[in-house]
Amino acid sequence: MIQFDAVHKRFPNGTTAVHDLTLRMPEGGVTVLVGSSGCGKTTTLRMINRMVEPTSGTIRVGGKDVQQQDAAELRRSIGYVIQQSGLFPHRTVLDNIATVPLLLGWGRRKARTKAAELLETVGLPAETGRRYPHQLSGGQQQRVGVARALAADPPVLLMDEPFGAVDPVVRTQLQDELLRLQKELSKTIVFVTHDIDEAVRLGDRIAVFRTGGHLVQCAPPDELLARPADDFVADFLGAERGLKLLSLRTLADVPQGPAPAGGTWTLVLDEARRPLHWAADDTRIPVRPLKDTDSLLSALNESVASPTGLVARVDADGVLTGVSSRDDIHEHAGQAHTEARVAA
Ligand SMILES: Nc1ncnc2c1ncn2[C@@H]1O[C@H](COP(=O)(O)OP(=O)(O)OP(=O)(O)O)[C@@H](O)[C@H]1O
Repeated sequence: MIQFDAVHKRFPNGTTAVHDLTLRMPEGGVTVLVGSSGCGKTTTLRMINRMVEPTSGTIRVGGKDVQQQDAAELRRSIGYVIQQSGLFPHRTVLDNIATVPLLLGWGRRKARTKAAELLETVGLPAETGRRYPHQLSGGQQQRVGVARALAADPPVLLMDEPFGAVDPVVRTQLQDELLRLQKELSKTIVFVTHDIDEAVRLGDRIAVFRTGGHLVQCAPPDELLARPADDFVADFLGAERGLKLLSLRTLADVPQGPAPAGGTWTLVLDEARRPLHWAADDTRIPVRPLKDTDSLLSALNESVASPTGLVARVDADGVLTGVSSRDDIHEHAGQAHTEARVAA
């Protein structure tokens, strides 16, 4: 666990970047710090590994006061990923990843073996290890940045807008990768972002800051979306707050029935009973079948785009299991909000 107690940071020029921050970041979970530009997210993050020193207050990592530890040693025991990957341009990818293990005295061979393993872990082909950072795409560089941060297997990972500079498609892929990795590794992650959708997707807890370094609310995404503490948080979450909560719920519990027969529209299947499209006379409308693990938001989206209001449901092999109605999906969407409000 990372624990901030009454932490204050005032820079020599008089700017208060963090104001009286008391916050718990649970072990093995992802805590996302969000808020508009200049609200103190990066300063908060950098106080954890002592790249910035607090003016007052205490920060403990795993129960130990960071001020009582050697700063360089502390930094080597905490993974750190930044937006522009921060890779050394004149070192190969493999040597970049091996940086901290080498500093820790692992020896070249062991450090490089670990680096090669990590390349695979972050989804990069082995040959990229011999390249230099400028020979990789932005998304690949970020993957290397994550591999480098993981190299010494630190229990804590600090990530400062790590996916901020890549396009939306690559960004989603990197988020998926991080979620996959986190399932295996259960690191204590502190993740800074401007993007509330990224926060909702990745965070076990989301801490919302406002200018002046004030923490306004820290809660699991469900609770934040269902019960924002005040208008500032509600505004920050945006007009689509209601829909965002649905992105956290799956379709699994929505009832399904048989596909309709004999109406204007027919759900056309292939020979393996996989849905192809809706058809009426000469018109064909694409169908995007959903699995139980897909979100209620995808279901709502599909149900309004479907000419029948019905959503085709499939199993893991893409074979039709039934259809769900727009009304049932809508009802579950409303229930999701009611439950989140009650649970909060
Ligand atoms: N070294 C410094 N000296 C003086 N002021 C600083 C310093 N570093 C940050 N600040 C100020 O402290 C405040 C918080 O900055 P910080 O970088 O923590 O914000 P942030 O929320 O991470 O912003 P962004 O999202 O734009 O990166 C800002 O007003 C910033 O200008």
